[in-house]
Amino acid sequence: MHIVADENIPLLQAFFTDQGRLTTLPGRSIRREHLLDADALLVRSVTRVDPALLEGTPVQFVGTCTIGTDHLDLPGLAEAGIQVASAPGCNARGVVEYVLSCLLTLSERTGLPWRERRVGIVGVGEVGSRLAATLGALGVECVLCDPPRAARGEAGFVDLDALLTQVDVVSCHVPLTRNGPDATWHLIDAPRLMALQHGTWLINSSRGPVIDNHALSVLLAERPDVQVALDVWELEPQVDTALLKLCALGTPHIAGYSLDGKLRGTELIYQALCRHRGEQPRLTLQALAPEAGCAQLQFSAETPAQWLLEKALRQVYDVRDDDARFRAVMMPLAGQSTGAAFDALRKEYPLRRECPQVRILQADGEGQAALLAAAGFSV
Ligand SMILES: NC(=O)C1=CN([C@@H]2O[C@H](COP(=O)(O)OP(=O)(O)OC[C@H]3O[C@@H](n4cnc5c(N)ncnc54)[C@H](O)[C@@H]3O)[C@@H](O)[C@H]2O)C=CC1
Ligand SMILES: O=C(O)C(=O)[C@H](O)COP(=O)(O)O
Repeated sequence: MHIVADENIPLLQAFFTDQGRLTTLPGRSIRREHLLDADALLVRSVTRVDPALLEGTPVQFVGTCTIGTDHLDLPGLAEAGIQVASAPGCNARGVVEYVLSCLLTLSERTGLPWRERRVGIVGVGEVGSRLAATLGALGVECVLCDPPRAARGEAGFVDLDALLTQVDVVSCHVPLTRNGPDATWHLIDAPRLMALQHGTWLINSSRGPVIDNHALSVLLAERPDVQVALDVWELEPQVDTALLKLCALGTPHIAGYSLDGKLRGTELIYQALCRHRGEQPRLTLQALAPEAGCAQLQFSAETPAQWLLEKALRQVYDVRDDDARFRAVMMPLAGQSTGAAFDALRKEYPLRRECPQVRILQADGEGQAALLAAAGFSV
């Protein structure tokens, strides 16, 4: 078997060399001529895969080690008889930690306690439901919007326009879709941006075009009260640096970039390829993943639980570091292409582990262990 894969998929060799010959390429450079004798194609989000890419090749299996599938022409690939697999939920925990870090940072900057903000979650699937569960466990009130789930008869959802009038924070977790009654392209458009409450925090870690970026620039020029955190950009890897300047936080599509999330993505696609070949998966991530460390936090039984929680969350992931690195690289490129620099920031992303992988030693003060556990730490 010949497997062509994006070179940015971690543990490629460990998981796939036993399956056959492996060719690795930069994801944006994968072309039809690379696939002329390939049986399987493994990608991440930057490779557009459609029947034209695979035409006249023996590729029968396409796996994306990501949650999102908007870079795949799913109907076209199904019609061409190609088996497609994605990695649902693989990096959802990383995105939750990104949102928590945004909340902490915006709270610090505005002086408004983040646990007292009412959070609107738009899209309540793998990411949105984990975010709602974590925030709920931390005592944060959430309002949920998910019309496809509501249409299936599930209770507990409001429509988007109602949500915008009820919340202090809007966090988007929808897939990017262009057709159908629930299409999410420009879901947050100019009228909805205008409808945001005074002082709203708007966080987008789904896909760039879910928010009309031009309308967002117009809004932010007039409404400095609105605090925006963008991890994803409408014309990615091109970044509108004028918009970045107006954002409270900006990052290069790394919300889900925990090592654990990426490795789970690789494992899920390894398992899917084994199933495609009628084989039993032999390898497990547990055996292959590097050891995670213990957070070394100095504190006593008298340390306030909230202070400890914020310190622990910051130690695991601090969006301020990613924001600073992103601005330092992007702002000097105003008016020029940002594509290569955007991709380089992502390729060279620092090691990041998730809360559940990081054990907090000694948490025995009043309420400390309970609050840390609610956020997802092992104590
Ligand atoms: N920035 C990053 O690093 C990452 C971004 N993502 C993005 O986040 C998206 C969501 O991820 P998951 O929660 O895992 O996906 P999911 O498919 O599990 O959940 C998406 C939810 O959105 C709902 N939905 C669809 N259309 C909607 C609409 N118009 N309004 C409100 N809700 C709607 C669906 O019913 C579903 O419950 C992915 O599709 C991907 O594009 C995912 C992982 C990392
Ligand atoms: O899983 C998803 O969906 C994501 O957005 C990933 O974080 C995208 O990562 P890359 O595939 O662009 O490395």
